Amino acid sequence: MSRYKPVNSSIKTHQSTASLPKEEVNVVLLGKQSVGKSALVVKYLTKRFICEYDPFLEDTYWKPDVVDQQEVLVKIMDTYGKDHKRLPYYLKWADAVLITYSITQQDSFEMALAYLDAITSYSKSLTVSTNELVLMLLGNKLDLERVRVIPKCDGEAIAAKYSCAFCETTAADDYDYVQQLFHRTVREVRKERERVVASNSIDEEPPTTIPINSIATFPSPSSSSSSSSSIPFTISNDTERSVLSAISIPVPPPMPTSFIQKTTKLIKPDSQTSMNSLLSPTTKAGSPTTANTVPPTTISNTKRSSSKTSVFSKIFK
Ligand SMILES: Nc1nc2c(ncn2[C@@H]2O[C@H](COP(=O)(O)OP(=O)(O)OP(=O)(O)O)[C@@H](O)[C@H]2O)c(=O)[nH]1
Repeated sequence: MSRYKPVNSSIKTHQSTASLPKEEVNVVLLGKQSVGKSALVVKYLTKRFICEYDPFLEDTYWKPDVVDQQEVLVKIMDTYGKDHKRLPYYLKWADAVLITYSITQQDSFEMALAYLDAITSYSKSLTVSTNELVLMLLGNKLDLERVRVIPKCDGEAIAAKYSCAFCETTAADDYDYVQQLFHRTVREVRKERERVVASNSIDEEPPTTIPINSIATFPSPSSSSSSSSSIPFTISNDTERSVLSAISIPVPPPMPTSFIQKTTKLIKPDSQTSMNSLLSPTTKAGSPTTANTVPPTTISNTKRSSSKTSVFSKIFK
């Protein structure tokens, strides 16, 4: 039985849907068990810190918010730390993925690296267009600085290596830190959407006659680094494509009507690939501030067009 529940099934606001903001941002939290994914979500939704959650709960919540004077409906999928099989589904649904670890737990950091590797490999394997993802590496439990085992610079270095955003925060302290986290996420998604719109408008321009001797210039895709890591399940570039092409994406559960718009951006059936073999359950992968170490980068999961392809290949070459 699917543990997916439609949005607003758990924590509801008392607004009619008619009054909800039109702009929607879908955020998924991934990470090892007990890193505080649910605590962060509940803090954002209720401003409260709760010590006990059902660890087997996966649910999606929504909260109308205002970011930079603009209304937005933030939908958050709180995942269950052990269910790696659903990763492709999460990636399809999400506008932003917060890969969470605890600054006090080495293996949670390793798991975060595993997720980064897996998402990178997954993105490389796709060949048709889908949504763009904003990726953020997120170190939680910053209030436990005294027992920190993952230095902040390690998180920053990994984020730089994967060209994703980085942030440290805590669910156990001031609400502002968690609010800043989600607001920043919304901003990054907006930036990415603007970039995609700008890029699409270039792609869709009808051919024009270029006067002789004129020079046409086009924006070049931003460059970015990529990486491999020492995560056990990482597969080499040589074997990657053959492995990925041999496996298929599990069919996701039916989506609620509100996701229909989103699904139009999803992967087409011919791009079937699975993360199952990449994220095996046996794979193992620490002053409250948010820290931007590198400009947040998005992942183009697939090739929407030739220009997208080049951006994509620069991110995940
Ligand atoms: N000190 C401290 N404890 C936290 C923080 N965030 C979560 N916790 C605690 O860590 C434990 C696990 O938190 P959860 O939110 O259930 O972790 P999770 O990542 O959702 O775990 P799964 O649902 O099993 O994947 C709980 O006891 C929380 O109270 C934090 O920022 N600081």
